[in-house]
Amino acid sequence: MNLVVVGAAGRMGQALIRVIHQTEGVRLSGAVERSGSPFVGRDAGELAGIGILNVAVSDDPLPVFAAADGVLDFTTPAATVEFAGYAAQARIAHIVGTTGCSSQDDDAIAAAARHATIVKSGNMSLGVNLLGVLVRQAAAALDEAFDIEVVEMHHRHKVDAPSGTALLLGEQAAAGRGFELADNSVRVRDGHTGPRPGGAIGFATLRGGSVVGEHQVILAGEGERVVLSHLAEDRTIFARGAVKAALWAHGRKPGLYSMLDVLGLADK
Ligand SMILES: NC(=O)C1=CN([C@@H]2O[C@H](COP(=O)(O)OP(=O)(O)OC[C@H]3O[C@@H](n4cnc5c(N)ncnc54)[C@H](OP(=O)(O)O)[C@@H]3O)[C@@H](O)[C@H]2O)C=CC1
Ligand SMILES: O=C(O)C1=N[C@H](C(=O)O)C[C@H](O)C1
Repeated sequence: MNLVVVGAAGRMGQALIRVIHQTEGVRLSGAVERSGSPFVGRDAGELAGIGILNVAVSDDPLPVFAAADGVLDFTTPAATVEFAGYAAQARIAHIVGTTGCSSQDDDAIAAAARHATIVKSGNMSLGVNLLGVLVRQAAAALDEAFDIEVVEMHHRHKVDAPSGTALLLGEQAAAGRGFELADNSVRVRDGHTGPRPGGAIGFATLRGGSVVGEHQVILAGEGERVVLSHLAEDRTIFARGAVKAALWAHGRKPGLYSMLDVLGLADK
């Protein structure tokens, strides 16, 4: 399967190039960065620290997509919406790891999924997706006497909050409790907040240093707490999940899928 990495010079872009190079059944056929990037024209393998692959970074996505079977996209919401249109035009699989998308961005991605097979997830790792299933089960098993809080920490460069993973875990907790996350969540607290609203799912965000990604879901009751957590030690876990998603999506009918579909965890 021929894969394109967009945002090829980024933290995830480089991890993806390395994992594609090590994985049977896939090859890097193209690499894309934005116009004006100092990495345009450079060799993608060299950027990723694995030596020359003879794939030059391009700033012209359309011809690169036309020669590929799938695109791996960990960029920005605006870039992802643009790439979703191109992937749909080229009828290739689009694997989206980008977080921080607005509801309008998500609508545009869903529209593109009428023509392209899109897998989108706030976290592509096996561990976090399994954690999501466990969170849903715990939230369903413990009633509203247990308050649910999601705590996350990431490196100092991260630009969106709460993280895509925190929102994914919050959505699983809300599903376990039988409501929509948007209807009952507290994303920020500051000043005189008053007591905690009953049943809400709360979020807390920490940023600093080089932390790859850490998440805790705390179910806090009277006199006891259940704490479910995931620690990402290396970006390879996300890249491996994205390549797995591309292989799964190849030849599948157009639609918007999640990593739970890829991993067979959707009905667990
Ligand atoms: N779902 C998951 O499992 C994971 C998701 N992520 C998410 O992936 C995204 C990227 O993270 P990370 O790699 O750390 O970020 P980086 O900033 O390191 O990488 C993003 C790359 O995309 C490039 N880019 C931006 N706009 C365009 C464009 N229009 N065309 C081509 N390239 C573009 C950037 O270039 P420039 O710097 O020049 O703007 C940069 O090289 C974030 O949203 C993050 O939250 C991260 C890890 C795992
Ligand atoms: O920006 C990151 O680095 C990460 N982003 C994703 C998120 O927003 O949850 C996934 C992972 O935690 C790393």
